[in-house]
Amino acid sequence: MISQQDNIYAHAADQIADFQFDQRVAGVFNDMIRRSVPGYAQIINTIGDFASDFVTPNSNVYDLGSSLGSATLSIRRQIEGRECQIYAIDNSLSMIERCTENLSAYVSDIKVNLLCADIRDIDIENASMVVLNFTLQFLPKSDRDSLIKRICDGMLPGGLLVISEKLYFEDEQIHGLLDKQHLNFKRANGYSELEISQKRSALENVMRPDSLTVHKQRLTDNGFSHFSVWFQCFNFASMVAIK
Ligand SMILES: C[S@@+](CC[C@H](N)C(=O)[O-])C[C@H]1O[C@@H](n2cnc3c(N)ncnc32)[C@H](O)[C@@H]1O
Ligand SMILES: O=C(O)C(=O)C[C@]1(C(=O)O)C=C[C@@H](O)C=C1
Repeated sequence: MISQQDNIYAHAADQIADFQFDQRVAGVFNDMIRRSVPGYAQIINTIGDFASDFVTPNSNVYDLGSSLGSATLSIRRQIEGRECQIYAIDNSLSMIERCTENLSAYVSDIKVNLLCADIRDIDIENASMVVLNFTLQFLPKSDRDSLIKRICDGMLPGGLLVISEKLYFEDEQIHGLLDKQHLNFKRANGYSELEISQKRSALENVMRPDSLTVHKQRLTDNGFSHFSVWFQCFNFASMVAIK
Protein backbone atom coordinates (compact mmCIF):
# COMPACT_ATOMS: atom_id res chain seq x y z
CA MET A 1 0.00 0.00 0.00
CA ILE A 2 1.57 3.29 -1.09
CA SER A 3 1.61 6.00 1.57
CA GLN A 4 3.58 9.21 2.03
CA GLN A 5 5.06 10.02 5.41
CA ASP A 6 2.66 11.89 7.68
CA ASN A 7 3.96 15.40 8.41
CA ILE A 8 0.56 17.14 8.34
CA TYR A 9 1.05 18.72 11.78
CA ALA A 10 4.83 19.25 11.53
CA HIS A 11 4.67 23.03 10.98
CA ALA A 12 3.19 25.48 13.49
CA ALA A 13 -0.23 26.70 12.35
CA ASP A 14 -2.00 29.87 13.53
CA GLN A 15 -5.26 28.00 13.83
CA ILE A 16 -5.82 24.27 14.00
CA ALA A 17 -8.85 23.16 12.01
CA ASP A 18 -10.92 20.16 13.10
CA PHE A 19 -9.46 16.86 11.90
CA GLN A 20 -11.00 15.58 8.65
CA PHE A 21 -10.43 12.47 6.56
CA ASP A 22 -9.68 14.62 3.53
CA GLN A 23 -7.32 14.19 0.59
CA ARG A 24 -4.26 15.16 2.63
CA VAL A 25 -5.01 12.66 5.40
CA ALA A 26 -5.94 9.92 2.92
CA GLY A 27 -2.55 10.36 1.22
CA VAL A 28 -0.61 9.65 4.43
CA PHE A 29 -3.14 7.58 6.36
CA ASN A 30 -1.32 4.27 6.24
CA ASP A 31 1.75 5.87 7.81
CA MET A 32 -0.35 7.97 10.23
CA ILE A 33 -2.38 5.13 11.71
CA ARG A 34 0.61 2.77 12.06
CA ARG A 35 2.63 5.43 13.91
CA SER A 36 -0.37 6.56 16.03
CA VAL A 37 -2.20 3.39 17.06
CA PRO A 38 -0.22 0.82 19.05
CA GLY A 39 -0.96 -2.70 17.81
CA TYR A 40 -2.62 -1.59 14.56
CA ALA A 41 -0.82 -4.20 12.39
CA GLN A 42 -1.65 -6.97 14.87
CA ILE A 43 -5.31 -5.89 14.91
CA ILE A 44 -5.52 -5.89 11.10
CA ASN A 45 -3.95 -9.36 10.86
CA THR A 46 -6.19 -10.79 13.57
CA ILE A 47 -9.33 -9.38 11.89
CA GLY A 48 -8.38 -11.63 8.95
CA ASP A 49 -7.96 -14.60 11.27
CA PHE A 50 -11.38 -13.91 12.84
CA ALA A 51 -12.89 -13.80 9.35
CA SER A 52 -11.45 -17.21 8.60
CA ASP A 53 -13.35 -18.59 11.63
CA PHE A 54 -16.60 -16.61 11.42
CA VAL A 55 -17.46 -15.78 7.81
CA THR A 56 -19.99 -18.30 6.58
CA PRO A 57 -20.80 -19.16 2.92
CA ASN A 58 -23.33 -16.90 1.18
CA SER A 59 -23.18 -14.24 3.88
CA ASN A 60 -22.12 -10.58 3.87
CA VAL A 61 -19.19 -8.91 5.62
CA TYR A 62 -19.23 -5.19 6.45
CA ASP A 63 -16.14 -3.03 6.97
CA LEU A 64 -17.60 0.22 8.32
CA GLY A 65 -15.26 3.21 7.99
CA SER A 66 -12.97 1.20 5.71
CA SER A 67 -10.45 4.01 4.98
CA LEU A 68 -7.75 2.58 2.69
CA GLY A 69 -9.14 -0.97 2.91
CA SER A 70 -6.60 -2.59 5.26
CA ALA A 71 -9.22 -4.61 7.19
CA THR A 72 -11.08 -5.51 3.98
CA LEU A 73 -7.86 -6.78 2.37
CA SER A 74 -6.98 -8.81 5.47
CA ILE A 75 -10.48 -10.38 5.50
CA ARG A 76 -10.57 -10.99 1.76
CA ARG A 77 -7.32 -12.95 1.84
CA GLN A 78 -8.83 -15.36 4.38
CA ILE A 79 -12.21 -16.08 2.77
CA GLU A 80 -11.36 -16.84 -0.85
CA GLY A 81 -13.81 -19.33 -2.38
CA ARG A 82 -16.61 -18.78 0.16
CA GLU A 83 -19.25 -17.13 -2.09
CA CYS A 84 -19.39 -14.06 0.17
CA GLN A 85 -19.51 -10.35 -0.50
CA ILE A 86 -17.73 -7.61 1.41
CA TYR A 87 -19.29 -4.16 1.80
CA ALA A 88 -16.55 -1.59 2.50
CA ILE A 89 -18.09 1.75 3.41
CA ASP A 90 -16.60 5.16 4.04
CA ASN A 91 -17.98 8.68 3.69
CA SER A 92 -14.64 10.17 2.62
CA LEU A 93 -14.37 10.22 -1.18
CA SER A 94 -10.57 10.59 -0.93
CA MET A 95 -10.38 7.38 1.12
CA ILE A 96 -12.70 5.55 -1.30
CA GLU A 97 -10.58 6.57 -4.30
CA ARG A 98 -7.35 5.33 -2.71
CA CYS A 99 -9.07 2.22 -1.41
CA THR A 100 -10.21 1.37 -4.95
CA GLU A 101 -6.56 1.42 -6.08
CA ASN A 102 -5.42 -0.68 -3.11
CA LEU A 103 -8.07 -3.35 -3.70
CA SER A 104 -7.36 -3.60 -7.41
CA ALA A 105 -3.67 -4.31 -6.73
CA TYR A 106 -4.60 -7.89 -5.72
CA VAL A 107 -6.59 -10.55 -7.57
CA SER A 108 -9.52 -12.10 -5.71
CA ASP A 109 -12.76 -14.00 -6.38
CA ILE A 110 -14.50 -12.16 -3.52
CA LYS A 111 -16.64 -9.22 -4.61
CA VAL A 112 -16.00 -6.00 -2.68
CA ASN A 113 -18.77 -3.39 -2.89
CA LEU A 114 -16.98 -0.16 -2.09
CA LEU A 115 -19.49 2.55 -1.21
CA CYS A 116 -19.03 6.21 -0.41
CA ALA A 117 -21.81 6.55 2.15
CA ASP A 118 -22.55 7.35 5.76
CA ILE A 119 -22.52 4.15 7.82
CA ARG A 120 -25.62 5.43 9.64
CA ASP A 121 -27.61 5.25 6.38
CA ILE A 122 -26.75 1.84 4.97
CA ASP A 123 -28.73 -1.40 5.27
CA ILE A 124 -26.97 -4.20 7.08
CA GLU A 125 -28.27 -7.66 6.30
CA ASN A 126 -27.23 -11.30 6.35
CA ALA A 127 -23.93 -10.38 8.02
CA SER A 128 -21.67 -13.04 9.49
CA MET A 129 -19.04 -10.43 10.39
CA VAL A 130 -18.98 -6.66 10.88
CA VAL A 131 -15.87 -4.54 11.54
CA LEU A 132 -15.78 -1.09 13.14
CA ASN A 133 -12.02 -0.55 13.27
CA PHE A 134 -11.46 2.85 14.94
CA THR A 135 -14.63 4.31 13.40
CA LEU A 136 -17.32 4.47 16.12
CA GLN A 137 -15.27 7.05 18.07
CA PHE A 138 -15.87 9.56 15.24
CA LEU A 139 -19.68 9.34 15.40
CA PRO A 140 -21.66 11.67 17.68
CA LYS A 141 -22.21 9.80 20.96
CA SER A 142 -25.98 10.10 20.49
CA ASP A 143 -25.80 8.03 17.26
CA ARG A 144 -23.75 5.13 18.60
CA ASP A 145 -26.49 3.04 20.26
CA SER A 146 -28.77 3.04 17.23
CA LEU A 147 -25.91 2.05 14.91
CA ILE A 148 -24.92 -0.89 17.15
CA LYS A 149 -28.58 -1.99 17.28
CA ARG A 150 -28.92 -1.86 13.48
CA ILE A 151 -25.68 -3.83 13.13
CA CYS A 152 -26.88 -6.50 15.55
CA ASP A 153 -30.31 -6.70 13.87
CA GLY A 154 -28.60 -7.26 10.50
CA MET A 155 -26.32 -10.03 11.76
CA LEU A 156 -26.79 -13.77 11.58
CA PRO A 157 -26.96 -15.68 14.89
CA GLY A 158 -23.36 -16.42 15.96
CA GLY A 159 -22.06 -13.51 13.84
CA LEU A 160 -19.01 -11.52 14.99
CA LEU A 161 -18.60 -7.79 15.49
CA VAL A 162 -15.03 -6.53 15.90
CA ILE A 163 -14.82 -3.04 17.33
CA SER A 164 -11.52 -1.25 17.92
CA GLU A 165 -11.35 2.10 19.67
CA LYS A 166 -9.24 4.55 21.58
CA LEU A 167 -10.42 4.32 25.20
CA TYR A 168 -11.33 6.82 27.87
CA PHE A 169 -10.76 5.70 31.48
CA GLU A 170 -13.08 6.85 34.27
CA ASP A 171 -10.18 6.51 36.74
CA GLU A 172 -8.17 9.70 36.20
CA GLN A 173 -4.90 8.16 37.35
CA ILE A 174 -5.22 5.23 34.96
CA HIS A 175 -6.29 7.56 32.15
CA GLY A 176 -3.17 9.72 32.70
CA LEU A 177 -0.83 6.77 32.98
CA LEU A 178 -1.97 5.11 29.74
CA ASP A 179 -2.28 8.37 27.82
CA LYS A 180 1.35 9.13 28.74
CA GLN A 181 2.49 5.78 27.35
CA HIS A 182 0.56 6.45 24.13
CA LEU A 183 2.37 9.79 23.78
CA ASN A 184 5.70 7.99 24.32
CA PHE A 185 4.70 5.56 21.56
CA LYS A 186 4.11 8.47 19.18
CA ARG A 187 7.43 10.09 20.13
CA ALA A 188 9.22 6.79 19.57
CA ASN A 189 7.63 6.69 16.10
CA GLY A 190 9.15 10.04 15.21
CA TYR A 191 6.35 12.51 15.97
CA SER A 192 7.54 15.81 17.48
CA GLU A 193 5.91 17.55 20.46
CA LEU A 194 4.44 20.08 18.01
CA GLU A 195 2.92 17.38 15.82
CA ILE A 196 1.49 15.59 18.83
CA SER A 197 -0.08 18.68 20.36
CA GLN A 198 -1.45 20.12 17.09
CA LYS A 199 -3.02 16.78 16.16
CA ARG A 200 -4.49 16.50 19.65
CA SER A 201 -6.18 19.90 19.21
CA ALA A 202 -7.48 18.89 15.76
CA LEU A 203 -9.03 15.70 17.16
CA GLU A 204 -10.52 17.31 20.27
CA ASN A 205 -13.96 18.13 18.84
CA VAL A 206 -14.06 15.24 16.41
CA MET A 207 -13.02 12.06 18.21
CA ARG A 208 -14.78 11.24 21.48
CA PRO A 209 -13.65 7.96 23.06
CA ASP A 210 -15.95 5.95 25.34
CA SER A 211 -14.89 3.85 28.32
CA LEU A 212 -14.79 0.05 28.22
CA THR A 213 -17.78 -0.03 30.58
CA VAL A 214 -19.84 2.04 28.14
CA HIS A 215 -18.82 -0.13 25.17
CA LYS A 216 -19.72 -3.36 26.95
CA GLN A 217 -23.06 -1.98 28.16
CA ARG A 218 -23.96 -0.69 24.69
CA LEU A 219 -23.16 -4.00 23.01
CA THR A 220 -25.08 -6.12 25.51
CA ASP A 221 -28.05 -3.68 25.66
CA ASN A 222 -28.37 -3.83 21.88
CA GLY A 223 -28.51 -7.57 21.36
CA PHE A 224 -25.01 -9.07 21.59
CA SER A 225 -24.74 -12.18 23.80
CA HIS A 226 -20.97 -12.41 24.30
CA PHE A 227 -18.34 -9.71 24.81
CA SER A 228 -14.59 -9.56 25.41
CA VAL A 229 -11.61 -7.33 24.92
CA TRP A 230 -9.20 -9.44 22.87
CA PHE A 231 -6.41 -6.84 22.52
CA GLN A 232 -5.31 -3.82 24.50
CA CYS A 233 -2.18 -1.70 24.37
CA PHE A 234 -2.23 1.43 26.54
CA ASN A 235 -5.46 3.34 25.74
CA PHE A 236 -6.28 1.43 22.54
CA ALA A 237 -8.37 -1.72 22.54
CA SER A 238 -10.06 -4.10 20.19
CA MET A 239 -13.21 -5.88 21.33
CA VAL A 240 -15.29 -8.76 20.04
CA ALA A 241 -19.04 -9.22 20.43
CA ILE A 242 -20.95 -12.27 19.23
CA LYS A 243 -24.68 -12.16 18.49
C1 LIG B 1 -9.68 5.87 11.84
S1 LIG B 1 -10.36 5.63 10.31
C2 LIG B 1 -10.67 3.87 10.20
C3 LIG B 1 -9.49 3.02 9.91
C4 LIG B 1 -9.80 1.76 9.13
N1 LIG B 1 -10.99 1.10 9.61
C5 LIG B 1 -8.62 0.83 9.18
O1 LIG B 1 -8.72 -0.24 9.76
O2 LIG B 1 -7.56 1.18 8.61
C6 LIG B 1 -12.04 6.16 10.40
C7 LIG B 1 -12.72 6.15 9.04
O3 LIG B 1 -14.11 6.25 9.26
C8 LIG B 1 -14.67 7.10 8.29
N2 LIG B 1 -15.92 7.64 8.83
C9 LIG B 1 -16.07 8.44 9.91
N3 LIG B 1 -17.38 8.68 10.12
C10 LIG B 1 -18.06 8.02 9.15
C11 LIG B 1 -19.43 7.87 8.83
N4 LIG B 1 -20.38 8.47 9.56
N5 LIG B 1 -19.78 7.11 7.76
C12 LIG B 1 -18.84 6.51 7.00
N6 LIG B 1 -17.51 6.60 7.27
C13 LIG B 1 -17.13 7.34 8.34
C14 LIG B 1 -13.60 8.14 8.00
O4 LIG B 1 -13.75 8.75 6.75
C15 LIG B 1 -12.32 7.30 8.14
O5 LIG B 1 -11.88 6.83 6.88
O1 LIG C 1 -5.01 9.57 19.32
C1 LIG C 1 -4.32 9.75 18.33
O2 LIG C 1 -3.32 10.40 18.34
C2 LIG C 1 -4.67 9.17 17.08
O3 LIG C 1 -4.05 9.55 16.16
C3 LIG C 1 -5.69 8.16 16.99
C4 LIG C 1 -6.33 7.99 15.63
C5 LIG C 1 -7.41 6.93 15.78
O4 LIG C 1 -7.55 6.34 16.83
O5 LIG C 1 -8.11 6.69 14.79
C6 LIG C 1 -6.95 9.24 15.21
C7 LIG C 1 -6.96 9.67 13.95
C8 LIG C 1 -6.29 8.97 12.87
O6 LIG C 1 -7.31 8.33 12.19
C9 LIG C 1 -5.37 7.93 13.35
C10 LIG C 1 -5.36 7.53 14.63
